[in-house]
Amino acid sequence: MYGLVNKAIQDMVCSRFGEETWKQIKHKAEVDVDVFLSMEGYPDDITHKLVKAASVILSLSPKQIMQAFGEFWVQYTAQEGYGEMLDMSGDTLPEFLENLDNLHARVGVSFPKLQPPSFECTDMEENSLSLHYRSDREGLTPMVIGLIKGLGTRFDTEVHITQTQNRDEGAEHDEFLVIYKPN
Ligand SMILES: O=C(O)CCCCN(CCc1ccccc1OCc1ccc(-c2ccc(Oc3ccccc3)cc2)cc1)Cc1ccc(C(=O)O)cc1
Repeated sequence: MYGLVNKAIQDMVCSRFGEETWKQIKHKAEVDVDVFLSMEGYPDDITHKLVKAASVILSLSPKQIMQAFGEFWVQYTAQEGYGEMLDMSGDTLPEFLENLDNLHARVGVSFPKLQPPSFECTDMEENSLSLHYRSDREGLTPMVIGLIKGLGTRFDTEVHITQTQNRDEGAEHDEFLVIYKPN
């Protein structure tokens, strides 16, 4: 994962719980990276260890941490210089989700170490769609649920997410029924 992801985790923890808590989490995770460089590639394991340690220190489940991080990521990337890129990717939640693979392709042109997941929308109705999430990475499904919630906030749209297929239960990929209602 690019360092931007670990930097975002650090920012979320520091802004909500303070520097001291972040230091405890890094210590517990045995991650002795002083400063995460946004454009540096880091082993995914560092991200997983930070989430696991944050879960212990904050007494929240890893699922809760990852969901909160998914929500945080949308606003974080918008304020960390990717706002225009997000704006170009759609004016509504369904439009953005349909353009997500293009967004990743654009980022990947400049940053070849990117290993983006793939998102596909099917069964698009007035207020609902099925979102298919495919990734080489394991265990980030709760983050995707948080990302969709974060998009609901970004587009001032009420969103309800139900997971309809689960890779951990043998499905080929995760699938979600996303019901949305612009406010
Ligand atoms: O891998 C998985 O199975 C799940 C990962 C979900 C994380 N993605 C979230 C995608 C997303 C979903 C909903 C709404 C917004 C989303 O992201 C928008 C986005 C996507 C990528 C970036 C990005 C930009 C630069 C990056 O790397 C840098 C950073 C600074 C300088 C140089 C390169 C890395 C990611 C920024 C915003 C973004 C992403 C972040 C990092 C990577 C990667 O390092 O491979 C791949 C994808």
